[in-house]
Formats: sequence, C-alpha cells, structure tokens
Amino acid sequence: MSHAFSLIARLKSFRYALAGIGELLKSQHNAWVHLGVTVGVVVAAFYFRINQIEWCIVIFAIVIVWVAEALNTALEFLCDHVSSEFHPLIKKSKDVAAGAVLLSAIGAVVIGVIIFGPYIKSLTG
Ligand SMILES: Nc1ncnc2c1ncn2[C@@H]1O[C@H](COP(=O)(O)OP(=O)(O)OP(=O)(O)O)[C@@H](O)[C@H]1O
Repeated sequence: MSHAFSLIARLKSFRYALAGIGELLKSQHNAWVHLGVTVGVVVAAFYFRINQIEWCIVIFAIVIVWVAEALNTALEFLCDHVSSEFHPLIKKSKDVAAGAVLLSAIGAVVIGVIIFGPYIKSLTG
C-alpha cells in the first residue's frame, strides 16, 4: 500500500539514518580507523592542493569504504540476531561482507598511491 508523501516521514528517515551512522561510530572499532584515515587523507589533500578531479576520486574512495563498512556492520547485527550459535551460513555471510570491506579498502589504498604518490615524490625529489 502506498502512502501520501510526508515531509515529516522523510525527516524521520533522515534521523534514523544519522542514528545508524552514530551506531556505526559507537560500536565499530574499524569505523574509528576509517575516521582517522579519512581525516588524514583530507588533511593531505588540502596540504597538496589536489585538483578538482582528484578530490572527486579521493572522496569516492573514502565513501566506498564507509559504505562497505556500514553494510558489513548492518549485516553483522542481522546475523547476530538470527543466530547467536555457530552456523556455517552465518560464517559465509559475515566473511563475504568482511571481504567487501577489504576489497574497498584495497581499492582506496591503490587510489591513494596513484593520487598522492606523485605529490609525495615531488616533496622528496
Ligand atoms: N554465528 C556465527 N556463526 C559462524 N561464524 C561466525 C558467527 N559469528 C561470527 N563468526 C565468524 O567470526 C568472524 C568475525 O565475526 P564477528 O561478528 O566477531 O565480526 P567482527 O570481528 O566484529 O568483524 P568486524 O571487525 O568486521 O566488525 C566472522 O567473519 C565469521 O567468520
């Protein structure tokens, strides 16, 4: 059944989404690592005055890792609710989600090396 559009309902959804980000930061040590790396990368980007395209790519890489971590965390909560006992499918599910975080992080590191490498080289060269 479809409901009439409601601005209040949209604002509530936004509040729930912000609460989700809060939960991510509160409960996941990995998120603290992402936050530290994000701050470091943004500081470096300002320091090296990277260009507009480079900013877009760097922001995309940062966001992809945060999104992967958020989805991984959501899936972990769901898995823990479904089964607190060991289950081979819960294992597969959590491992695949963790793999997604790893893949995004590897991609972000590669992007970081490609974009910041030449700037760092020009400092030392
Ligand atoms: N109920 C379960 N059944 C089977 N395997 C599980 C179960 N719970 C956890 N595992 C295994 O333990 C691993 C770690 O799960 P856990 O829920 O502790 O994630 P985590 O260490 O908090 O991960 P992250 O660091 O990504 O937050 C999973 O990837 C999975 O291999």
